[in-house]
Amino acid sequence: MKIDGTAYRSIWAGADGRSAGIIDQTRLPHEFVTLELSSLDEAAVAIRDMWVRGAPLIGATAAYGMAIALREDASDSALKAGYDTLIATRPTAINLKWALDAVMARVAPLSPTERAEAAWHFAAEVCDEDVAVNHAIGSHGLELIRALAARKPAGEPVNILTHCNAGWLATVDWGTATSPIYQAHDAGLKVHVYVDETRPRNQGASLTAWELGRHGVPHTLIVDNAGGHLMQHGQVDMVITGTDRTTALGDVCNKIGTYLKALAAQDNGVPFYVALPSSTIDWTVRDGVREIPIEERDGAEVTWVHGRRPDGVVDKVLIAPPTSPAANPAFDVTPARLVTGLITERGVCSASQAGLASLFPERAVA
Ligand SMILES: CSC[C@@H](O)[C@@H](O)C(=O)COP(=O)(O)O
Repeated sequence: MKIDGTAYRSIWAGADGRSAGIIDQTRLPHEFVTLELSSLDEAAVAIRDMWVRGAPLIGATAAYGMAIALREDASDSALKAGYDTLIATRPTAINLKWALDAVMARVAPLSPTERAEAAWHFAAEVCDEDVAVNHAIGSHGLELIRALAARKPAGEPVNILTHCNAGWLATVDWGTATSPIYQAHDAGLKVHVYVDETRPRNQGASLTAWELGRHGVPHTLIVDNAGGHLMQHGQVDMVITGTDRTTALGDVCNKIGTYLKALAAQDNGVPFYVALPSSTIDWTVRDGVREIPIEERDGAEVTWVHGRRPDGVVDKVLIAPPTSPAANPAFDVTPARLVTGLITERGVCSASQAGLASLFPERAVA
């Protein structure tokens, strides 16, 4: 997507053929800073410390991390070490494992002299495919928005609520939840987005609001607790979120707080859609609540808040008694029964084993 007229992806190959460029997402929305990843350790830190984040982008960064590592050493032991280092960075988004397994499948059978070049090209393929897949998700989701727009009084926007950042910054481009929104906006449909701030790291406030604003999409930032109230008063026509891992039976794991939005949506008859590339489906998991590992992050993310002071300095402040402990589960699981539909690159299906099997018969579980 464009930033001040310049087209960007969230990750790109370095001109030297042995590094990758990223946007440091910890600095947004206050500063736009790009960084170069030129070692395995830098790629691992970028994922772990959330310079890059969002399930598809985590996968793409891991693919580049492997390619960068293999430029240094393409032996069997280096291949394993690269995999082990990157897989340990974040536990919940399955795209990380998906990308690492795909790199392994592509390069492990090759001789060490061929591996680095093959991994480099493969990382670029992963990125290009992500862009194409997200564009396809947007085309299918656009039709859902178009149908809602047809039922709105003339001149009124379709109001869409989203949680966290499943935007282009969370993928290589377009985003998952935002792709239908960008495509609807670009097609001239009136859309308006309610953006959950998404405590504790505020990905909605700092990333989603920023990227929607840069693209000119009308939006309003709300506190996480406002969604239910807005739904009760008919101010939300649909919810679209992303996901970090979707089970073979359609349970959806996403940023903490998504489950509460799904409950409120069901109570108010608001359609609740989840947009995802098929690389986010974990075909080995059936019961999301019991089986998906939920990342537990530092309590300091809850007790300290980052922001820009009136004097322009970006700073952090403590908002709780210094002695109060804080718990910080980063994701939750929305059971399939609360999900109206899954928007994938192959179309929209019900959040169920049968729904997923109808679109992905080659992967369907028995
Ligand atoms: C298209 S991204 C989908 C999810 O990865 C997104 O909604 C999300 O929860 C991101 O969490 P984060 O902790 O910022 O990596």
